[in-house]
Amino acid sequence: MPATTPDPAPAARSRSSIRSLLRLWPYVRPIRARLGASAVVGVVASSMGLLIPLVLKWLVDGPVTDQDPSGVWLGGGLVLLLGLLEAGLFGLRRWLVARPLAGVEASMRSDLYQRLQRLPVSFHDRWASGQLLSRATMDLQILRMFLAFPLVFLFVNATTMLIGFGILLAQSPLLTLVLLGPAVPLVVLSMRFETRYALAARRAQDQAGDLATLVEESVLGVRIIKAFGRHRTQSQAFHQQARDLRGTELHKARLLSDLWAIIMTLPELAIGVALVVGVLQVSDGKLSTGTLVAFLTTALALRWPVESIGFLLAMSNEAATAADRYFEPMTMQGAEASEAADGKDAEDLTADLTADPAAVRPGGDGLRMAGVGFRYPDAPAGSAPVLTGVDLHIRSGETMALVGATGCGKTTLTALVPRLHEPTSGRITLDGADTAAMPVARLRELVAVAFEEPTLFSATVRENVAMGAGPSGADEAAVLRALEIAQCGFVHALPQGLDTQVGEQGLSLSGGQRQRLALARAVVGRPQFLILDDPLSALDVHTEALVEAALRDVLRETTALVVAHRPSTVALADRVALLSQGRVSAVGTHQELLRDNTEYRRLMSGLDTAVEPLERSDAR
Ligand SMILES: Nc1ncnc2c1ncn2[C@@H]1O[C@H](COP(=O)(O)OP(=O)(O)OP(=O)(O)O)[C@@H](O)[C@H]1O
Repeated sequence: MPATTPDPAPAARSRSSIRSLLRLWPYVRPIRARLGASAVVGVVASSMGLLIPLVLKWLVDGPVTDQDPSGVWLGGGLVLLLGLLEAGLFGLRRWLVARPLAGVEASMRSDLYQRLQRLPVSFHDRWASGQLLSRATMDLQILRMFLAFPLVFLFVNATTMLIGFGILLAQSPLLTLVLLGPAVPLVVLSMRFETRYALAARRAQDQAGDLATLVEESVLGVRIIKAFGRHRTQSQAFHQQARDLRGTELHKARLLSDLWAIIMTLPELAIGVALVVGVLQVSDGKLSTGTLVAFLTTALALRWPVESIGFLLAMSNEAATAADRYFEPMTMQGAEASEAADGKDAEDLTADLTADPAAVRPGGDGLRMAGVGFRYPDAPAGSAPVLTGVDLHIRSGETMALVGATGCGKTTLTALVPRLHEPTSGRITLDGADTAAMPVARLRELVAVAFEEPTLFSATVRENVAMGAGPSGADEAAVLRALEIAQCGFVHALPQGLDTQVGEQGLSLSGGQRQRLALARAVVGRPQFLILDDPLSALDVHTEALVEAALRDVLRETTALVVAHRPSTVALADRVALLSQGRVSAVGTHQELLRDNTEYRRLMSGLDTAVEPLERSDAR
């Protein structure tokens, strides 16, 4: 299970909000015309609102003072028309951006999904799945909201304020100065708020990701939790994390409410002072009543653009954090991203096959490892590498069993062949072609894998098995043959046979049944190279013997590396390699090693007696 949350602090502080948001440009570019149009429409709409005070001024100083009813009706009609225009234009603005923004969100989500598929296993080992889930859902929603509102409204409101203050200045420079009084403290305050809110926003989004991970683990591991009576501890952990998140959200709310209170109070005070000064000026005859009415109505109309700055800044900050979080997995640098860099879509495969200079030569050299070393990127500093200089040659068509003490690196070694992990040193070649030089899609077509812990997807039995045949797919005959080899006769008795849904959302299968389906998936494409990581561990003796008998035919056609824990699996192999202290310490037939190698003899006898009784448990 993926474990850790990446440390947010460096990313949060190393980038300004604007720089973070500018990273969205490639996605915004295609809809820039629409966004621009919506901003222009927004400015026109809010300008309509600013025209209303001017009509009021004309109304008060003209028809009202002159007691002209038709003029009053005309003025009222004009105000109504301007109001309707303003509302209609704001509606048009929404319409202009709603669909394109949904498209931006969809394409960002799709890019993230593609990226996650291509990032190597070492990345997924280190990243908690809830963190990735929250980036693909919550963060993308925040970004869409930002593009829909703050991005446009920061511009619209700033422009409205400029126009509005221009109008105010034209009415009365003195009163405008009074109104502008709080501007400087407001700007200073907003800047301080930005820094503190950015940190809180990042913390909240990371905590939400951790919470998602905990919920996911609790759901997936519900059996273990129940079996060990851990529900109380688990729910305590949940409540603790939920409390932390709540605390951070409250902290955010407090920051926002402080800012909001000041943003609301200072302009209100300024308007109050302007009112007093204005009334004094009117009584002195220095200002007309209509001008004062217009001034105050314009100032009130500008309240919303000014007040909204608080939450628009808050939303922009959250969006900057969401952008950082989104681009973290998207721009992973270094070895971690190597698979993504040379990985190709399944659709590109045909092109790869013809273009690839390192194509495998049939009847060639088999699988060769030379000086292969590997160290997990997250291994503790100073610890020994898992593998150091593995030399192994599996001849073409040969089956090699890989045996070694538990934790010696067998699974790790098998994962290097399809490049689920990249070797840190040495070379692996398939029929003479270096796997490091091969496009990943090509490599994965040549090499099929079945792991000890079989994963089935929420799909039908047929789809789960056919998945192993790569992009070319598998016909019905191939699927049936694979099911037969893996002794999956039980699928025909399922409610809808091969069309029965299995996996997380489907019918529950026993461990042994799932393992056999995973084996069928590995052999369905008749791969040139087959990697089996203890694929029969969950089978009962009888079924294991049947699978082995059928598997022998498959193994004759392919070059195979089979991780084996017990003699019955070793018996499938032509030769056995013993992995010990990070390297292959002996290679030979089962008999030869039994005779000549003490460690092998000990392993085989130990496993035979200690492990076998536990493993004979095909549940259903
Ligand atoms: N993602 C990882 N990050 C760091 N270390 C790891 C990781 N996965 C495995 N290891 C370590 O690498 C070593 C080899 O593990 P590996 O699973 O390859 O052993 P194994 O021989 O297959 O064991 P077993 O026979 O029990 O299946 C172990 O010490 C393990 O703790």
